[in-house]
Amino acid sequence: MALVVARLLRAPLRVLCRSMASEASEPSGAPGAPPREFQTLRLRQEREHVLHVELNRPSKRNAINLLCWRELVECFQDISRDPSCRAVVVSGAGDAFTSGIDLADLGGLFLGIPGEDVARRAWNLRQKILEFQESFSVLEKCPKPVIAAVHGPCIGAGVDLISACDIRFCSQDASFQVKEVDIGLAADVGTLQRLPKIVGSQSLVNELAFTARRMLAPEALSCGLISRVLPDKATLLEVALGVAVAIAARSPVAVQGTKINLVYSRDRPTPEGLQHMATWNMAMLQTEDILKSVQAALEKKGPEEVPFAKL
Ligand SMILES: CCC/C=C/C=C/C(=O)SCCNC(=O)CCNC(=O)[C@H](O)C(C)(C)COP(=O)(O)OP(=O)(O)OC[C@H]1O[C@@H](n2cnc3c(N)ncnc32)[C@H](O)[C@@H]1OP(=O)(O)O
Repeated sequence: MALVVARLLRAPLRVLCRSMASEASEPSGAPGAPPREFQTLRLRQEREHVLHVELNRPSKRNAINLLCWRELVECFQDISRDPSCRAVVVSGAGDAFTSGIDLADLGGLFLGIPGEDVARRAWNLRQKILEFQESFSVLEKCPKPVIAAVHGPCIGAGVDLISACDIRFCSQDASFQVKEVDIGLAADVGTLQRLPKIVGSQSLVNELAFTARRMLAPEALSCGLISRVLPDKATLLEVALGVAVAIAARSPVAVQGTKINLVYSRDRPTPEGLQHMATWNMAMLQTEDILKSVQAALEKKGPEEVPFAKL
């Protein structure tokens, strides 16, 4: 069988070998190249093709202030467009992942809405809420897989944020709180929409959202919010970056197509997802990444030995 595949692939592979040789010498997101700077986020390229985005207001337990809501959008739009980035880890600086929305901003948020009358103020407030939603939806829209590495408290908007990530790991000391009811709000930036699909128990989601009960790491693991619990923050980041490296080593056409279709199919009936998949792959199955990957497999090489072109 291997011989047949090898024969079938021989002709295009000759062409491929030439293009692989030329790509191998291309510059590729070298570790150490300075990523863009933000005030509330710290970006580091700690591994090849992997960006580490750190919520960076440790003295305020990484409370998400107005600037941070905006910077998250800019940051992940940049990442979506950056062909040298193939996977992202999101974590929090200091003692907490995040304490949620910056409470100091709350008053201004809802009181200062312009408009001549209630309808116009409501209209403008709706626009604002949509903008807040985008700060986390942008992580889901980003075709590069995003891994949340949660340590310490992850409160309110923090749960909205991690619900929009593709993979969630935490350390033993992590806790999770859908805290919005405690400040008089129905959570409106993604938790109520995404968490039930992640956790699978509507009863548990309802309980957490109605009571703001603090859920600890073991329960978060057992209910499926988290897929791995690590002993401490250092190990958590090491493991999260390791998984990001494993993702980044694989064909970006395959990985990003997988994310886009997983997200698409999650919210739609299976036949619709399958239609989308067929339309997607009628172009993407023509990628040279398949030939490169098959050749590597036949040569018993891992994907990390294949120089995939940037995407
Ligand atoms: C349309 C938008 C919709 C979005 C809605 C989102 C809603 C939410 O996010 S609801 C959740 C709101 N967050 C909270 O209620 C958490 C409040 N904070 C805490 O419970 C504790 O601070 C925490 C358990 C996170 C950490 O406790 P610790 O003892 O370690 O630290 P503290 O001494 O309490 O805090 C240190 C300094 O950080 C400031 N701070 C903490 N959280 C916030 C916050 N969310 N917003 C603003 N500032 C925060 C705290 O005031 C301290 O500051 P300072 O006194 O200047 O040292």
